[in-house]
Amino acid sequence: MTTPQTLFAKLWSAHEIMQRGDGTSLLWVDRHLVHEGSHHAFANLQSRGMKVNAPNLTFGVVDHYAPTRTGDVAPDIRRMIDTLGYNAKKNDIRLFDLCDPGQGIVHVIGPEQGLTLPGLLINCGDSHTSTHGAFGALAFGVGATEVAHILATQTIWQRRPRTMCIKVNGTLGPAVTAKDLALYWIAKLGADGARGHAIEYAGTAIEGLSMEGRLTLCNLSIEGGARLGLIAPDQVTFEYVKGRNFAPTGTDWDAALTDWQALHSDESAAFDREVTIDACEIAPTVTWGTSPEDALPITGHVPDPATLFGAKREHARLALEYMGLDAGMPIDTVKVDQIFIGSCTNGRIEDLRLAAKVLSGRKACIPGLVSPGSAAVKKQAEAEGLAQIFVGAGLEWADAGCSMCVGMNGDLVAAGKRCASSTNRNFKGRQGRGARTHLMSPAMVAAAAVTGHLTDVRPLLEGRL
Ligand SMILES: CC(C)[C@H](C(=O)O)[C@@H](O)C(=O)O
Ligand code: SF4
Repeated sequence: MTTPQTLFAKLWSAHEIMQRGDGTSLLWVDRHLVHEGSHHAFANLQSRGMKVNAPNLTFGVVDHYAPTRTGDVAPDIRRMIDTLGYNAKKNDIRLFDLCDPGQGIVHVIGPEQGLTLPGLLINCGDSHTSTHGAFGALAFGVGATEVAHILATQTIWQRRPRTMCIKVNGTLGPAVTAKDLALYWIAKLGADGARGHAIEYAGTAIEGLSMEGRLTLCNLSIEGGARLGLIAPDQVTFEYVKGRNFAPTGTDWDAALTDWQALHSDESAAFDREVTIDACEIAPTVTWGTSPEDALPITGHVPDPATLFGAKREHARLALEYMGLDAGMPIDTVKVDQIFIGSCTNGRIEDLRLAAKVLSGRKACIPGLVSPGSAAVKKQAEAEGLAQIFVGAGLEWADAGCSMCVGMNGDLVAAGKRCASSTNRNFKGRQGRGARTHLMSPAMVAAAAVTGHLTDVRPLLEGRL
């Protein structure tokens, strides 16, 4: 009898070309996604007189520096965009440029275009590449040197991560989303709680998630220290993929489907670690500090550093100082200056639908920016009347890109200002020097927009779900 295998093990061995004595393996890369940050790698290649090895498996997209509100950007930002254009052209790479209807954040357009498929190994020089694991793909971020290696060889050397299963039983409560689930487990296990592991998410609560929710969850895997996140593909996955631009068709589709149906962990396959969570324990969650692990239910209180020990105490003290919060205050009394809805974490159509449900017929009492994750999401949101709801509420409706998630395009939060944000990182200065970020679901961001402070969205959504 063969040993039961995890999904991760199946994907790893399907891509392993050889092993080196030091425990690393050479893996075949099925899709290489590149954004503006790839310029060092292209320069490296050019200095060696090399060209991209597999241009048909390499896809470029303008996202981090994409102008999302002004129509144009400063010359140094423009140069980053133009450099990617130059490198893509020179190497015959398909580029989703600013004016392309397929443009958007790399982790939003991969799935949207059908470039992200079950069973593939997907790399990008970006930590949130874990997002694509939602399809049962082996997807992980790589550094600049590795980007150059992949461009040159279409392969990558990797140390095999350990495996971990996060099993989520039950069902999430009303207005409790994949974002809340992710912040919940990261708060529970810590920002390095899954370090060195490949996580597989399983259980009824995961099966109940839409593709959008699964993408949000896998996106945040990295914030819990994991190398990657994975969800076994199922009917929800297959239905999402079918008919997408780059998805297989005809008999190729039938063959792919047969392969994909085998992509799950065998019953009784052993993981190095297993964690079980009960979905009904999870409330809408927000962060109070400067790490995604600094998260608590909206009904909770900001921790008092005096009740913590060692490094945790010092971290909390500094975080509260930076965030301008008092120990012990109820988190829902924290006043917010502005909001941001968007990013590869929560900039998809379903995210916008939920935020619009909260905002419909209401006004935002603070300013805010809504940036759809892709041009296609933008178009769809406008067709569905969601954009009109955002604008009607007094928010700014922007173009697609990373935007205020990281502010590389100039969309920044001013020093000392507090932003309720649907993004994935609340590090010091993440949205701008001195800016204060609170992470939460898009529904919770919308609730903060309506009241001007961190707010439990559940009463606002009553009768609207
Ligand atoms: C700029 C980029 C390389 C970076 C990443 O690796 O994730 C960014 O996308 C982020 O979210 O911080
Ligand atoms: S949206 Fe934010 S987290 Fe996602 S790739 Fe862009 S900068 Fe990184």
